[in-house]
Amino acid sequence: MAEQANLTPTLVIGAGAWGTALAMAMARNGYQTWLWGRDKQHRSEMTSSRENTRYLPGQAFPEALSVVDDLDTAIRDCRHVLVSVPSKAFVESLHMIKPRLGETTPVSWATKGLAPDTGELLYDVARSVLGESHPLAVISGPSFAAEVAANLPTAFTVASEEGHFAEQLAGLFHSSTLRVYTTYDVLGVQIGGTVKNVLAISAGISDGLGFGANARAALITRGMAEIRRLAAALGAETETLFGLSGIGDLILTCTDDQSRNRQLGLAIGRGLSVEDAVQAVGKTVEGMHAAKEVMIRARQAKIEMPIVEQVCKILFEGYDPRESVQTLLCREQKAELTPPANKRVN
Ligand SMILES: NC(=O)C1=CN([C@@H]2O[C@H](COP(=O)(O)OP(=O)(O)OC[C@H]3O[C@@H](n4cnc5c(N)ncnc54)[C@H](O)[C@@H]3O)[C@@H](O)[C@H]2O)C=CC1
Ligand SMILES: O=C(CO)COP(=O)(O)O
Repeated sequence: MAEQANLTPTLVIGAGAWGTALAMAMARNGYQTWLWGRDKQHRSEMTSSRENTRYLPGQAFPEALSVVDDLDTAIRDCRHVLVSVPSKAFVESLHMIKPRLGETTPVSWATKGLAPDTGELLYDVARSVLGESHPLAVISGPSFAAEVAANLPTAFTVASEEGHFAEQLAGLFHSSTLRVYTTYDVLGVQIGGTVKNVLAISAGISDGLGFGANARAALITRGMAEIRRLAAALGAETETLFGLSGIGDLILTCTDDQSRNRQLGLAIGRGLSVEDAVQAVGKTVEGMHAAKEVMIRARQAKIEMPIVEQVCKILFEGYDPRESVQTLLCREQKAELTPPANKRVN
């Protein structure tokens, strides 16, 4: 794909911050890229100003990036579709592209989250909606859109069960500032990218309450243990969780105020009601949706995820954030590592 992709465009669906930044990254590498967003007025603003002033102000579009209006023709004529919409719009986006998609056109997405209500992995959703003939891939990792748009050094992961497609897709982005790794572990990459958003809310709440750096580090570390438990129960590779899409993205979103999930937590920790905090952030907060779905998966897998559980209680059951975080940090004494039988000391 990479050899011809500079002639046959990739179509990016979703002209929010991340879709636009990814489209800019490919176009900067000289690959023809089409960007489509659902709002006609927004498309016309982007076409005339040559930037996405709503989501990434001040970042001029590279020459190879075009905003397209005719979605039918774009889906039919593109080489590959990259979906970058919030998880709540993922399934409907797949249904929208499906009837117009070439029989074997590859589809990738940069959405982080699970299917609303069912907690299904987006890879499974995409397979069941699109069928077996399309190579599929997930893009994930520690990557704030504004920094990618500004061409600051970044690394992320492309995961696909079709190794050739993973490499081709990575090749569209890879540059002197953007390092793109590939993996086959689509499960691990999706779990890391989903759960870290819920944990970023918890870190934000703790910081908003003024609980300090020790508490934040404890939440990140114990949060990582929760990600590992879920990943292991679902059959992901543990090593993936120690890579960019696991610990990498967890650190990024739990510690930097650019994270919208962390921003939501901070606002709640500082005393806003959940409703007011959502209003104050005013942007896509995937962890808010993912929290419930992650708990569905945890219960099905019969594993404990106490941090995610407390986040759910704060977000949806009116629990007091201070008490919830204190409950977490003052849980009963337990071993961090249980010794194997031959090392057991009594
Ligand atoms: N912003 C970032 O730094 C990163 C975001 N992501 C993920 O990318 C996904 C998209 O996030 P952002 O671009 O940041 O969100 P955003 O809030 O900046 O933009 C979302 C875009 O999706 C569009 N949209 C919403 N519903 C739609 C629908 N039904 N059909 C078509 N378009 C629809 C909106 O109009 C908007 O243009 C999320 O899952 C997020 O977790 C992943 C990595 C980095
Ligand atoms: O996923 C992200 C960076 O990797 C973006 O995080 P937020 O959605 O919390 O802003």
